[in-house]
Amino acid sequence: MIEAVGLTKRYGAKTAVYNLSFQVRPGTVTGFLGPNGSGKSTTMRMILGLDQPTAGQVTIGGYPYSKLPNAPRQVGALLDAKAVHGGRTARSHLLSLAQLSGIPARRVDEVLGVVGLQEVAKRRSKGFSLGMGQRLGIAAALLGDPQVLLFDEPVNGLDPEGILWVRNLMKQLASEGRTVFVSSHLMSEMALTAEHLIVIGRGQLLADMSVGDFIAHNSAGFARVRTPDTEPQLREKLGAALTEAGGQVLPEQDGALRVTGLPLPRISDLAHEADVRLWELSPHQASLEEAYMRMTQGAVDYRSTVDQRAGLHEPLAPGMVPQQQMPVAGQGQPGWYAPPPPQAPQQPQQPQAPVANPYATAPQQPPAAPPAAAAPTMDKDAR
Ligand SMILES: Nc1ncnc2c1ncn2[C@@H]1O[C@H](COP(=O)(O)OP(=O)(O)OP(=O)(O)O)[C@@H](O)[C@H]1O
Repeated sequence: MIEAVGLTKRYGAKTAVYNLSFQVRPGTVTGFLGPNGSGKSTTMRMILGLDQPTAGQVTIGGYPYSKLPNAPRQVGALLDAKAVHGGRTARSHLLSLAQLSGIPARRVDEVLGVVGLQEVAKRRSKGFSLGMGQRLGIAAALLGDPQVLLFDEPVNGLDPEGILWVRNLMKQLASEGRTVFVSSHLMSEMALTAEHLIVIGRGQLLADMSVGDFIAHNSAGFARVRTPDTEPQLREKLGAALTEAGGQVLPEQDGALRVTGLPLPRISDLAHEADVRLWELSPHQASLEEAYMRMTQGAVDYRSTVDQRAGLHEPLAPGMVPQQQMPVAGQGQPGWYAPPPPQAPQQPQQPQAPVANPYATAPQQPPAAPPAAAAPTMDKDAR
């Protein structure tokens, strides 16, 4: 299990992660979501000991990464698939990682087979496509047959077949009882892959719940009702009856009505009473993407001057409460989305003083040695 308690990271005046507490449990795929710059990579780097927290702690099985016995055999990670020596072949890259961690050479051939790169094992990785590079990064993560796996955007650059393969691989790894923590921007993909979600915005926790709960908490169910296209007056008549009965009615682009606030049987009865025939009456739930957009709309740092979401995003349905403005790091989190406090770690590490002012400049701590099985990465600023 991965456990973060009060995790905070500042880069000079910039607070990248603030007071983040969550647990990632074994046996399920946990998705890690957040807009660009929300602190996902920073959090993953702290989990792997590549960055030191300014405050708080994060442990794997009760230990910080740097104190984890035989870490490369316990934890595997894909952080940046491009961080590979391009002059080396796929096999020699993996072989060098294996040798550093005392992993037998035969495991290299095994993982090359698992990720489907056996045919190109002797080719230099600088000629690899984006998808091949991702597969090589995933092979490196699997090398030590670890119980804990972290993947930062693993489907980046993969074609549909590759995406399906990654999805099945993640699920397979979780079904073997491993802890699988995976970040992605592809909501539709996350909905199919993850069972549990941790969502952050501007470095703070927004949600820690199952995918189903996340959608239910951040979207309202609605009914779609369609009357015969040939008789527009029936649509008007039904709309009036539903509104009078307390429903909220919005027209949809295809001529249907989106109704909230009334259960389906009641809508059916009202239509019957109004003598209106129905061509459609169906229940709907917002997608993960819709729920995510709704939750994070106040936490987006980077947005086009021509905000594309204005076109993509439907207006807030009547009766729905608008998302509160995202808090600023260090100025408290509204209680409605606060997760239950995490349990005390099995082996508490040296507690660090809480950060009084997250915007105060703190001295940069020296980075810890990178994990051998994880693809080596550089600070984003250095890329
Ligand atoms: N080494 C660094 N020095 C200074 N600021 C940094 C450094 N690394 C990250 N940051 C800043 O911290 C914030 C969080 O960055 P991070 O890369 O963790 O976000 P992210 O959620 O992974 O973003 P993306 O989805 O775009 O990859 C950003 O504002 C980023 O500019």
